[in-house]
Amino acid sequence: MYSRNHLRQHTLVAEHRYSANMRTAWSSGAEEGLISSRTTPYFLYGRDCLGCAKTGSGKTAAFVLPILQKLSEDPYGIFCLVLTPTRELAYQIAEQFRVLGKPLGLKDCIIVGGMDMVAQALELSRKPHVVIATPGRLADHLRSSNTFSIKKIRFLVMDEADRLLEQGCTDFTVDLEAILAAVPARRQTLLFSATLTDTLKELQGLATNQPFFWEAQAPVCTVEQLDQRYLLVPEKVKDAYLVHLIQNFHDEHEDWSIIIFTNTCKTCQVLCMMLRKFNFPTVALHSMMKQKERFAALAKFKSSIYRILIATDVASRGLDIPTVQVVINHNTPGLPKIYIHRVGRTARAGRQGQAITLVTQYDIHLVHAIEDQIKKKLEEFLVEEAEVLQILTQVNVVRRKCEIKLEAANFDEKKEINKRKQLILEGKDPDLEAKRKAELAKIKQKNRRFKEQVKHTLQQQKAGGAGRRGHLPRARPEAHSAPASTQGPA
Ligand SMILES: Nc1ncnc2c1ncn2[C@@H]1O[C@H](COP(=O)(O)OP(=O)(O)OP(=O)(O)O)[C@@H](O)[C@H]1O
Repeated sequence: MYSRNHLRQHTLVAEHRYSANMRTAWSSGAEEGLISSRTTPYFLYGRDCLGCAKTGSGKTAAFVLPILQKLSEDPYGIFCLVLTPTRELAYQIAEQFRVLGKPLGLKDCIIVGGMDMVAQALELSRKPHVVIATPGRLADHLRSSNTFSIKKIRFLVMDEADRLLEQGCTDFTVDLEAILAAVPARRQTLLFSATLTDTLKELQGLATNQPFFWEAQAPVCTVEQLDQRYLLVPEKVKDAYLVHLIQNFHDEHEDWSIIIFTNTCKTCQVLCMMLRKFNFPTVALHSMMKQKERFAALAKFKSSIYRILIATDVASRGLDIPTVQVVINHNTPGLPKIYIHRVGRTARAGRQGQAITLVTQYDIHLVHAIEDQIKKKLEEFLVEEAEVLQILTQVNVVRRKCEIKLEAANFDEKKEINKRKQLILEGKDPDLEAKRKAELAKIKQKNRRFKEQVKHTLQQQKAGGAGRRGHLPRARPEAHSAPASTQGPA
């Protein structure tokens, strides 16, 4: 058995080795430094930390290692709760805890939707040291079970914290409220993401214990090793370009792995079927698949049985698959931060990578928004148009056939049925949930309208004021207010 001192030493040595490796990986000298080396001293000192660093820069280790350090000093269960927006990411984080925490005899428990609730409840009652969870399922357990408690946790980690707070298609607000009501006020909170800045104000409300905020300072928000391109394509012939791109990678590279992002589950499924018809080893990952299928798809892609993963944004955050050399955006992301996370699935930990975004005539403004945010111009990716023309008809015919096949399989209907089934499995009434959702949407719409009205009135007032002074109002650059103290440990 390890003594506590031995364990403490082990985690410190692991951290040192890990950081040394990462620095070597970035021989170009990551001017922004390694996030773990910035936040860890404050964290060990007892302060809340908000860390914002580029994708693939080792944010997971920045919370796993110091937590293991603290756990070795005073081990008990449940010691730490990690929240994350997707199920796949929860498993990935748990894996890191397992690998690094093995000498400590670390017990972890993964609580995510789509898996057996009873088995999870049993695991929770065994007081694991670390619980890694998606908010929905953990909140369900809190509501339905009294066999475990998170009242005594010392650490709350929110990975991809901005996504957890966002009111996107999956809204975590209600579940987060339930979870935050169940954790102690006296705790240390750690919030990490590659895109924290937009939600900083909300996040600060969660981290009130002398929060230390660290943001990697770099002229460009994406990593240097990432070659970022756009390819202008007419909407109707997009898929022929996609097939052409993949064929080229296939011909030119021995060992290749690509992730393709799509905007809907249906497109994801149709394209997967289509690429398979062209004999590309493709596997799909989207929220309409059963959880076991999702895990199986990811495992097969990770082990290179399949070379192409075609996914919705369920795979856009956090997934760490070192073999991915190329990311293709089949649609231009509507939000720059989605772009940042998607393309961040390649060029990780100092490796090279390429991202190609298919841009149609309707998406030019989205590319400009992306370029503004990442502070870099995308370069054009050139293709042999004549070669694309040659496969155009064939690709369109195959795609249409796949669509018909999918429609015959009632994909849309299944989507509804699956949703209802899932809700029933979670002990919820699907009709009540639908009503709740509709009400929530109404409230959101009302809030939006109210905000717009306020904005409009303010603009009118401003314009009036400026008119009186006889000149146009000048746009004032927003002061970058330091969100929290950056003072070091005393
Ligand atoms: N010090 C280190 N030395 C070598 N490799 C490291 C080091 N720290 C992290 N890594 C590796 O770097 C990769 C990326 O790390 P991680 O997944 O934590 O990135 P991230 O910053 O969380 O990215 P994202 O924003 O996409 O979630 C992982 O494979 C991880 O094992």
